[in-house]
Amino acid sequence: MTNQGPIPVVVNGAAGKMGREVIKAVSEAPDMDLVGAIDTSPEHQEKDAGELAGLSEPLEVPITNQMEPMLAFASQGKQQGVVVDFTHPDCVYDNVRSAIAYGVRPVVGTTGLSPQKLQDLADFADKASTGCLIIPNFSIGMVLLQQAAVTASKYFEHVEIIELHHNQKADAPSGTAIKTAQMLGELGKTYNQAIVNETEHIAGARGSQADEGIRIHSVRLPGLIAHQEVIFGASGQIYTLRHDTSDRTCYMPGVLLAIRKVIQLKSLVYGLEKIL
Ligand SMILES: NC(=O)C1=CN([C@@H]2O[C@H](COP(=O)(O)OP(=O)(O)OC[C@H]3O[C@@H](n4cnc5c(N)ncnc54)[C@H](OP(=O)(O)O)[C@@H]3O)[C@@H](O)[C@H]2O)C=CC1
Ligand SMILES: O=C(O)C1=N[C@H](C(=O)O)C[C@H](O)C1
Repeated sequence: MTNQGPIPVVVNGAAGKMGREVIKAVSEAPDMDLVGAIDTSPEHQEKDAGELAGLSEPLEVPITNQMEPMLAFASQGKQQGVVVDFTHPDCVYDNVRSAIAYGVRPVVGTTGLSPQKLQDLADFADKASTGCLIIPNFSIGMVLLQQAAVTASKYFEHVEIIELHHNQKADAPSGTAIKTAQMLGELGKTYNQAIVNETEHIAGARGSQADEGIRIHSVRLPGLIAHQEVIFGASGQIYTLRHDTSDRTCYMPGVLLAIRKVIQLKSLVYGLEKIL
């Protein structure tokens, strides 16, 4: 590929917990240029994205709630523009549609897209021949946990997932837990065949049940960031896989990789493991 200069990057959800980390990471990447910072939060309008992210120098990129002009700007350079989305489950579908319509490549960390909406976006990206990455979890540790879980699923018939997050999280279960259950389901197995008639005396006590028969339990508490356990059980043994995040910087190598990869794609790809 010829060198067409730095990749123009717009961050949507720029004032949020993840958006601020992405601003820092992109501004330090030599092959990327932060060209826009979108956020609807009224108290942050016009603030400098760099200062908001805790950088010592301003980046001269003001926070704006005007998405369409930003997408138009990011689509005009010689190099393809990328928009990184860490916003909210309620707006992510429309955000991705708009980006693709402008020819700007979405890298999406926002969770909460239903399987139907994911499929719609895949069809839309296909028709436009536009790369789009939807990544429920950007940390390498989670990819390794999921791979270990898929290996274990060949040998175990019983498994449940516990995901634990900070209590500002809008969606449950987490996008990561849903993806993990889907990956375990790809062997075509039905897990957790009941051996007794169970009664829930308090609704939800046994968690939610994903299609694959896997129970997902969601914990929300201040003090947590993002954690997941996949617990396999068989006669006389328990096999537990656990991933803990202690800082949101753990997602940044994955985000930067996704920005570099998405401009080479012509369709939608779901999951970090597919681009490693
Ligand atoms: N894939 C991954 O690896 C990870 C994914 N996530 C996901 O990313 C998403 C964001 O997480 P997080 O940063 O913690 O959330 P935050 O609430 O901290 O940040 C979201 C930001 O987006 C803003 N926002 C809301 N709606 C819009 C909109 N329509 N357009 C532009 N900005 C908007 C919010 O403003 P306001 O506060 O005013 O609503 C807020 O500033 C969640 O879905 C979360 O699950 C999180 C971590 C890792
Ligand atoms: O909201 C979060 O914080 C996170 N959300 C993602 C999810 O729903 O899986 C990824 C990670 O767990 C952090």
